[in-house]
Amino acid sequence: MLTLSRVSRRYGGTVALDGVDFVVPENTYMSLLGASGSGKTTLLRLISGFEEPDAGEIAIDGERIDGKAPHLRDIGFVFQNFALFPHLTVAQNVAFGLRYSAVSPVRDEAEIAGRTQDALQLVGLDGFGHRSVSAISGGQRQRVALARTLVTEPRIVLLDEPLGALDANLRARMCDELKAIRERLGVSFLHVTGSETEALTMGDKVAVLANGRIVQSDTPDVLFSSPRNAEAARHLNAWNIFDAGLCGAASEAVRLAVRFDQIDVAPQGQVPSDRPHLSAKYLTGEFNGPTALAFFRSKDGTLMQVVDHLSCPRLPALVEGQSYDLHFAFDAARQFQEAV
Ligand SMILES: Nc1ncnc2c1ncn2[C@@H]1O[C@H](COP(=O)(O)OP(=O)(O)OP(=O)(O)O)[C@@H](O)[C@H]1O
Repeated sequence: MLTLSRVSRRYGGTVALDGVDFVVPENTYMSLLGASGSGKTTLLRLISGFEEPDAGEIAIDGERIDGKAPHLRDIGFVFQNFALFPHLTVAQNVAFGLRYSAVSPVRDEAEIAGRTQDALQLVGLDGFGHRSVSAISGGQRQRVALARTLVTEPRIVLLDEPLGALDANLRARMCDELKAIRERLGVSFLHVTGSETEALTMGDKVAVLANGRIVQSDTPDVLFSSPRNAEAARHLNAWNIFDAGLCGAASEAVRLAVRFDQIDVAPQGQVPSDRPHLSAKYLTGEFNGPTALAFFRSKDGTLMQVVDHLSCPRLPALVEGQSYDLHFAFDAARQFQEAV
């Protein structure tokens, strides 16, 4: 189990991490979701030892690792661009970590060959060992990078936007592969991403990092259906967040959040009396295959989104520039006290 307690890091006047408390349990696929600049890379660099925190503690299984040199931490790192050695073969890239380990270099050629073979088999690259890494596909390079990390049997593997360099189809396939490989190994993966879909698909748990703080860490279904605050909700790209005052609610200080799929649209003045509603102008629609998104602008300028599923359509015919009443069930709304 990896534990970060009150970890902070600043660069000059910029606070990159601000008292982060964070746990990656054993045998878990943990996603870390954060926007650009939220501190994701800094967090990985502190865990792996490329940088040290200004304050706080980092421990694995209760043993402090902050202050230790990176190669003594037993942590694997898969970089976004894979960072392979282009002049070496697939097998040589994977074997590199074993041969040149600072702690326990492996000299026995038979052992190196055996462990390299096992690692390549694990990531589905059996038979590719002799190939040059410049003569394989992006997805295969990704797997070589993973095999090179896994062959050293790290206690935890950090993956920095590991799917970012792959095209969309390959990304979906590698999502499944990464999960399966981790399950076979039983080590924890900490997968950093800016994509909410990727974070929710991959993670047994998902932590949301915003402005250098973990704002929520939960299972994907709990996070998605019950974000604890507006910041977490905003990262899921599925919630409209707006002032309660827009639908005539008493307290203007409260923000409401209602999911894109839980808002209905009616011509003005035709909302059932028990449903809160707000007036908004229809801007445009976006067709995405099985779903369609409708965009509205409320009176105070907030952009509102409503999703319609083609198999069960519920939106009326909409005219651009016309105002409608957006309404929802009272218990579909989450209430947040904080200002946004
Ligand atoms: N070496 C540095 N010197 C100064 N500021 C830095 C340095 N590294 C990071 N920062 C700042 O710290 C904050 C967090 O940066 P970090 O790279 O951790 O974010 P990130 O979430 O990984 O972003 P991205 O997804 O864009 O890579 C940012 O405001 C960034 O500008």
